[in-house]
Amino acid sequence: MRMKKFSVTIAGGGSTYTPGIVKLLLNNLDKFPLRQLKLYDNDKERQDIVADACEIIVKEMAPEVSFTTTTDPEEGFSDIDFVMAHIRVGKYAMREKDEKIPLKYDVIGQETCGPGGIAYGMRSIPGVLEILDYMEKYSPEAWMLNYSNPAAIVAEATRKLRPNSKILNICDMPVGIESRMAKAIGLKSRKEMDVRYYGLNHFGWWTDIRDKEGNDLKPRIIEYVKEHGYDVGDHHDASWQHTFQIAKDVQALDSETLPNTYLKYYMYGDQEVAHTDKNYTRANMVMEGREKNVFSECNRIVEAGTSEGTNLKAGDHASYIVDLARAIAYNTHERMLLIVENKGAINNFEETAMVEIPCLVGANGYEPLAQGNIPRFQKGLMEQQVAVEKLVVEAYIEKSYQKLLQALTVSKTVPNAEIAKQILDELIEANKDFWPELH
Ligand SMILES: NC(=O)c1ccc[n+]([C@@H]2O[C@H](COP(=O)([O-])OP(=O)(O)OC[C@H]3O[C@@H](n4cnc5c(N)ncnc54)[C@H](O)[C@@H]3O)[C@@H](O)[C@H]2O)c1
Ligand SMILES: O=P(O)(O)OC[C@H]1O[C@H](O[C@H]2[C@H](O)[C@@H](O)[C@@H](O)O[C@@H]2CO)[C@H](O)[C@@H](O)[C@@H]1O
Ligand SMILES: [Mn+2]
Repeated sequence: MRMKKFSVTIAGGGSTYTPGIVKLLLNNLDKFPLRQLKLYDNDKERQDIVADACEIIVKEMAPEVSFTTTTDPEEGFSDIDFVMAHIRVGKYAMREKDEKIPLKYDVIGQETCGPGGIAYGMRSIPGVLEILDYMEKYSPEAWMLNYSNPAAIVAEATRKLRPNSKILNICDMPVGIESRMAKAIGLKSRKEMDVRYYGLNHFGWWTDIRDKEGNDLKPRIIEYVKEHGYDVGDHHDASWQHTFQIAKDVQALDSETLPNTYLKYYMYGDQEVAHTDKNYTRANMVMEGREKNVFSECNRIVEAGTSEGTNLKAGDHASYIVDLARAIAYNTHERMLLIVENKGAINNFEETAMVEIPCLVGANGYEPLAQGNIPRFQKGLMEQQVAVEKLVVEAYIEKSYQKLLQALTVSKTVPNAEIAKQILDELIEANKDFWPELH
């Protein structure tokens, strides 16, 4: 029987991740056949650079796949089966402000955590809702696989404002860390492991890791992490190297679990601030690194007229989103971490929290796996953090200054309400072109 060929739109076509995802999709046509691939962005100039290179890549790797690029919503979202969404509202210029404003007050400056993540969330909510509404208007049967950050706040906003939408919110940090865990103990792939994990996005823990015969791998991985963190000797850039190494300090807080790397910002915020150059943050590194490299490589491909010898490659980001699309397309019931409404999966935690837990994924969406009760340590931390996420979404919906001040004040990353207010007032000014006017 001939396999159905799918139509995919990448929303945020000008993303630095787009070429990698396009290459991975074209390298997996046997597993996930495509008839059409579209790029959609609201910035034509930016997207065209990526699209012109991707057009050459598609022509050379799979000329039978129709490739188009557009900034027109009707063209971008019609006749599609999946939207792979990775938009960055405000782009890196705003990420830089998200990171540098809190640092002025000796508070962590981070893309998705703390005040930076709150500011980013207030920008991302309307952007993601906009593309989700386009998808539902022009391709009502399609699924949105959303990577756009901050995934925790975007997920809470889509739960509250689009409860019936076909959107799955995902993150590739656990995937990236699991690849490191596997390498640390000599496995070929993270897919040789079955994991139990729970938390909020960028705020979670592994509780059980087994091989396919059911043997417990967690003790060996913990032993490695106690020594090396998640550093497995690869040459990731320095800031990520530090992140992977410091995981050993985060793991030391709970001998029974293995932490998501993002927990360092909540457990060791002051040390992170001390370790950060307030004038040169991660946003600067990525603008001078990934963004510059991807765009110059796209330009090089266009000038050369061929993608032969390109260094553009897919990351965990890409492989995970293709696995997810396949699970839906072929009803595989693959076990994957998703950010979903708790509804009792974590028995002693808020029902409506958007939790990151293993789910079985198939044609009709996901089925969360029960996690039972979580310990006091994690429960206490997660209660505080989920309050931040919910207060941000309420602040957005109600246009409430007070709720957003409460979100910052509740955050474990902000020392007191006075500093919360000072940071908030600066973020309001910096985001005046993006946030709703608060009162
Ligand atoms: N979920 C995860 O674990 C994960 C992993 C990696 C990256 N990401 C996220 O993926 C996104 C893309 O990352 P990047 O570094 O490539 O960003 P980028 O800035 O390079 O690209 C983002 C693109 O989105 C476009 N965009 C912004 N607002 C838009 C809107 N309203 N409609 C359509 N397009 C819009 C921009 O014009 C830009 O071309 C970010 O949100 C990033 O945080 C998430
Ligand atoms: O600072 P950045 O922009 O390089 O990365 C921020 C993102 O970091 C995580 O994604 C990682 C992923 O976990 C890792 O395996 C590899 O693929 O690199 C990705 C991006 O560098 C995190 O999950 C994302 O939410 C962040 O946006
Ligand atoms: Mn993530």
